[in-house]
Order: sequence, then structure tokens, then C-alpha cells
Amino acid sequence: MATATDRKASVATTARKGSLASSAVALTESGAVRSSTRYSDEEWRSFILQVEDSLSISNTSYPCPAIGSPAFAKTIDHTLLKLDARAVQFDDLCAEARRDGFATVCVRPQHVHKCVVDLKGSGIKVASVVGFHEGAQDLYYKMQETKQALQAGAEELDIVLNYEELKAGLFASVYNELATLRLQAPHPILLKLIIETSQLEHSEVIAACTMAAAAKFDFVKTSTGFNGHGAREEDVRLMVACCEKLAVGSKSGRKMQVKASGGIKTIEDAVKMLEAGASRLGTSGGVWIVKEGRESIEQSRGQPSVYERRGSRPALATRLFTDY
Ligand SMILES: O=C[C@H](O)COP(=O)(O)O
Repeated sequence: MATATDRKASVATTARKGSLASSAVALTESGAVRSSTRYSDEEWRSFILQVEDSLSISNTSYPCPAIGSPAFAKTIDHTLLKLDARAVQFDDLCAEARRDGFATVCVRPQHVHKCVVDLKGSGIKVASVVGFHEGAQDLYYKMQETKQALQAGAEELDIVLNYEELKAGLFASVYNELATLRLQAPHPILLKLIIETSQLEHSEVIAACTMAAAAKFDFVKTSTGFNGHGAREEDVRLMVACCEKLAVGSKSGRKMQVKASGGIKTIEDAVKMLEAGASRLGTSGGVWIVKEGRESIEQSRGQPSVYERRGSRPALATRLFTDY
């Protein structure tokens, strides 16, 4: 049997090779979780420190799809997570997603079924949040929400990290949760880990990305939009650097992507996040953003903008376009 020292050496070797531990978690027939997380908290810490030491954060501008193009709209998860949202607002959300060609609509688990029905035949997917918005729910609760969302037809899950556990250094427990949810929602379901950057120090962002990559998540996502500041360029750049570092040397060469979310309200916000390396945007302002994009194209062609034709533009006073 391997000693703790042997295992530590193994972690160090793994880190040197730039690859990560694979899942050692299984669901038993009764649905209970049988876990043998491969590394101790200390061993995870050592690996995370090695990732941190070898990071290089780029200031370069990543390619951004042309404003107004279908590819630009496909970066947007059209999001409605307000607890008091009414059924008609989900109808509007889905109609807008069809019209503007967004990637997904992102809703709470109880609204997934309605949106799946509304979007039938459109090619637009439904994403469900899990553990929203605190992330502190226990694993059983998150598994129940995951089951509910998948059974209703969700194809993407935006899962809130238990960031209090991460901050407490309980890495093995965090990994166990993520690996269990990955097992419950295998590919091609896309998993995004909402790490809530407003609550994390620099080194904790790196730890969160490391946990997500180890558990084979597809994305790391900045924020819930319900706690602290939303997406910031510096956080996106740090997360992109982590994803690039963690992909190097991995057997599959698989690289996590970054979703920026929270407070993205304008075309300038959107472009800033995409140029920082995000490939998906979570926003309740998607309709405004693509409208602004079209506007800027019209203006560059010398045509009067729709707002100039109609009079002044209304202020963005609430979180949701369909509230107007
Ligand atoms: O996941 C997405 C966020 O909740 C959206 O936040 P937002 O309402 O500030 O755009």
C-alpha cells in the first residue's frame, strides 16, 4: 500500500507532467456516493501551489466574434434566475433566444421543462443552475437538483462551487462533490463551475480552477450575479491562464473554457470579456447587448440608429429586458 510520502511524490510527479488526478468516485446502486478521493487536502494544496507558481497571465487580446454575427450571439447564455420570475417571462426569454440565436437559456431547475418545450426544434439548449446561489447546499441536495434538471431536459449545468469549503482548504471534499456530479451528468452534458470570484482570493481562484479541471468540468464561470461584484477582466484573465496551464500535458489535451457572468450589460462589457479570453457570457442583458451590436453596425454604415429614429433610448433600470 502506498504511504503518504509515496502519494505526495506521486502528486509532485503528476504536477510536473502537468496532468491531474482522475476521478475515483462511483455511484452505488442505491445512489449513494462511494468516494475514494485520490489525494489528501495537503496533497491537493501542494498541487495547487505548483499550478500557481507556473502560471503566466496574458494581456493579449483573444479573438472575438464579429459584433452582430451569429457567432457573437452564440456566446450568450440568455439568463433569467430571478426567484419571482413569472411563467410568461420564460416564454419571452425563449422567444428572444430563438430570435437572437443565443447559445442557451439559463434558468433554475424548476423552469427547465417549460423552456425545453418552448425551445423545441430551435437548436437552443437549456442550461440549469444547481446549488444556486450560495453553493453551500450539501451534495445530496445538489444531486437531486442535477437529477431534476437532467430529467427535464437540461443539456448544460451551471453548478455553484461550495466556495466556503474551498476557502477552508477542504479540497478533497470539494473534489469529491464535483467528481460525483460529473459522474451523474456525464458528457455530452456541459458542466460549468460557478466559482464566485468576488468571494475568492487570487490563490483560491486558482484552487477552484484546479478542482474543476480535475473533476473534468467543461467551463469555469466567474459569478452568480447575486453576490458581490460580477465578472471582472482580471478574473477572466486569471481563469483563462489556469485553464491553459491545466490543459498542458493532460492526456486528452482537453482545455476548460471560461464563462464570464454577472453585470455584463453592454456591448463594451461583452467584448471586453471575450477579448480577455472568455468564450461564453452569462447575462440577463443579452437582448440589449445584441441590439447595441446591431446599432453600432448601422451607425458605422452611416444609417441612423433605431434609437435615433425612435427618440431616446430607455435606461437599463432593471435586470431583465422583458420587464419593460
Ligand atoms: O449567470 C448569470 C448571472 O446571474 C447573470 O447576471 P446578470 O443578471 O448581472 O446579467
